[in-house]
Amino acid sequence: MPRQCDICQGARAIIRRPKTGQRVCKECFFRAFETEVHNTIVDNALFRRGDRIGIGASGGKDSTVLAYVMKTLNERYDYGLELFLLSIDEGISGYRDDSLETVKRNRDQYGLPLKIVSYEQLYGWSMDRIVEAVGRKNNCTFCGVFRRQALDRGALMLDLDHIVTGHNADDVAETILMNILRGDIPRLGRCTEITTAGDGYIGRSKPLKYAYEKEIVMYAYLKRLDYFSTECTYSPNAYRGYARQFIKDLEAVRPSAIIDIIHSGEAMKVASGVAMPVATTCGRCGYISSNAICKACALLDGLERGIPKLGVSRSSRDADGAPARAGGAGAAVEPVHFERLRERALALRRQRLGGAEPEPCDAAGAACRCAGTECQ
Ligand SMILES: Nc1ncnc2c1ncn2[C@@H]1O[C@H](COP(=O)(O)OP(=O)(O)OP(=O)(O)O)[C@@H](O)[C@H]1O
Repeated sequence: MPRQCDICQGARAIIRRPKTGQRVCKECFFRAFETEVHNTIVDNALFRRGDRIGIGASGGKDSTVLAYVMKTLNERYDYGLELFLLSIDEGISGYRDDSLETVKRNRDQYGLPLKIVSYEQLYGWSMDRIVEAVGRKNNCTFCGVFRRQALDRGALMLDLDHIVTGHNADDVAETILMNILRGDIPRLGRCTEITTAGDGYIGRSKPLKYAYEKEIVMYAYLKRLDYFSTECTYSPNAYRGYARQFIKDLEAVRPSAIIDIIHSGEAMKVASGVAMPVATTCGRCGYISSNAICKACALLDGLERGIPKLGVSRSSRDADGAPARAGGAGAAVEPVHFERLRERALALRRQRLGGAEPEPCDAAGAACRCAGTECQ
């Protein structure tokens, strides 16, 4: 006899939820999944009415589901948000060009404005050319560093208040494990946060932080969402691959392992006395950095001097061990005036405080939670 849905007790259960083990019908699954994301948003006060929110849209399952659910919840609960799709074109032919076509279709399907910003336009280098120069081994370092900054630059162009990304529970659990395995305490402290000030001054959050990847795939499939499912042509990130497989193996024996790792990560406190990076401003492009020169400029410096490994191994020093020069050769990145973002963040905080000056924040550097508006 067909089993009834554990939630509504009426319709036939068609799936077993990977996260809870409940057997549910399609409609109850949709509602439960969406309500959990809504609760994450509300419990963590991720947005304010009137905020302009950029959805980091890669065309993959996570960001497609995020865009769809954000639009659905914004309408259902009247959040009053202005939503935008923000895509970074890394310049990976046969991969990103195809996934961007998916994002363009999502733009039309969901009726959301789309902004595409390319590495070529921002840095003068596409990933295809970077891979020609550096080979396949370290290319993910370039891509990750450039993307983080590119999202902030896109946010500046769209005058956004906040960026959301499709990082899911599996991604967060993986990152916690990787930071433990690497002994990277500052990152371990930050990676469990649902909202960070980003590497620039714009807030970033992960509304799908507690959503299991398997459920995201189920949701996308059952809703027949249009998404792109090919792996990046250049993705040999072996270390993350091992962590991912380990999490999948754990999940197979104990489905709650993913959420348990996240809760453990959230409960850990960085001991006082651990040296944390102190935020300053890149002497070349103005981006927030913990060195005299930000990682993106250091990587570009290496690329343009024909010694790409330079930027990978040392963020602010050149081959002789001397600091990279702020106005150095081939400074292709234009100053981006990130102070505009900082001023905007400060104005928003003043507005929230009814015009009062914000109190100084005593958690400078990586632990800063005020977007650099109080601690600098
Ligand atoms: N090229 C891009 N443009 C805009 N946002 C991006 C881009 N690449 C990644 N992101 C954002 O970062 C999140 C995590 O990216 P990651 O590369 O880990 O992809 P993923 O886990 O496969 O996610 P997705 O399924 O959305 O591609 C994405 O969900 C998306 O919000």
